Amino acid sequence: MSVAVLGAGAFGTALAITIARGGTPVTLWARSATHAEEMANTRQNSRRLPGVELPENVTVTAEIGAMSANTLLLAIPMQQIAGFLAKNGHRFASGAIVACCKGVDLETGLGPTATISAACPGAVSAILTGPSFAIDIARGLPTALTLACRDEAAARRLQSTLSTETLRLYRTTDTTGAELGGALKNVIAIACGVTIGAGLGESARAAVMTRGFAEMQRLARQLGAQPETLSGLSGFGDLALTCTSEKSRNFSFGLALGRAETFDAGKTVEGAATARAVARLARQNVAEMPITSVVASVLENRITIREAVEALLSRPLKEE
Ligand SMILES: NC(=O)c1ccc[n+]([C@@H]2O[C@H](COP(=O)([O-])OP(=O)(O)OC[C@H]3O[C@@H](n4cnc5c(N)ncnc54)[C@H](O)[C@@H]3O)[C@@H](O)[C@H]2O)c1
Ligand SMILES: O=P(O)(O)OC[C@H](O)CO
Repeated sequence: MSVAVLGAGAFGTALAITIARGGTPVTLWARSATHAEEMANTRQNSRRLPGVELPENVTVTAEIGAMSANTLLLAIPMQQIAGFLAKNGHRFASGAIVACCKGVDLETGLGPTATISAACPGAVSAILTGPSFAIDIARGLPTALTLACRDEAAARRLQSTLSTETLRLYRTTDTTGAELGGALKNVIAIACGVTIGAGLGESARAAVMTRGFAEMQRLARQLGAQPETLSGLSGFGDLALTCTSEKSRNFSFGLALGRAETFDAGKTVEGAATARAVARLARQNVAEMPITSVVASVLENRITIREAVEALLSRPLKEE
């Protein structure tokens, strides 16, 4: 079994480290030759995971042509996947490609596995998602994630290849549910960050999380997901983690927005593009998504945070 990770950001590096610690050799690809050389020399990714050593059986490269493995983990941000695969997808025509990202493509409205399948129709596409901070995985702290793949046999194989002593994978064939849970929770986490940042209180945050979960389930059901997937690690589990921790970039981004502070534009905040992609679906009457819609409107500077709160509080009273 060979594993390769495309993308030497925080998550890709953490996955490479934990899988390699389990004894499987891993090739880790970085798009920058300087970054790859730096990691190979210092045996750590000081840009994203400082202080965590790369095991000996992790080989770092910037040569995309050197990336051949029967299991490829694609750990680059959602909005970059279609472009990356349009350029490089021909190299990965067969085998399994596991998306390690969370979001909805702003241009196509597709999720990670459909984006992979569109570019690499001969490959098996899967997604690895759920509650985990890269640093926790890299430190070997216990973590549980969802591995979703429509092909049951491939799901079992990937589950066993990618599970480690500290990273426990649960499998499902419901890719729609798994990827919608991961994508939508980021938007709700931004809303929760705004809530705390703007001083609206922890009770309000609990309301946003709960009603946010209701709209996540509503859209997922409408798009054919299984309800139990949304209640699992990739949905409720990741929502709970991301909405309550300042280690989350989506939550911290919302926090900064609520406090009218600036936020480091170099950080990956998947929920910002996802909010806009999903708000479009909501406008097409796919499902009622009030929190996601106001997050998108705030991010597009169409309404203020005060107006967003007023819009949510003035909605007609209804049954829970
Ligand atoms: N960091 C975490 O704790 C964590 C946990 C679970 C899931 N994720 C998910 O993993 C995905 C990646 O996040 P991350 O934390 O690793 O982000 P990151 O910002 O740390 O790394 C992103 C990596 O992608 C590379 N990249 C960006 N654009 C690229 C392109 N066009 N072509 C090739 N490479 C490109 C960057 O060079 C960088 O190495 C996100 O979807 C995120 O939601 C992250
Ligand atoms: O830092 P965030 O907000 O991208 O969250 C990281 C993971 O998605 C949490 O599961």
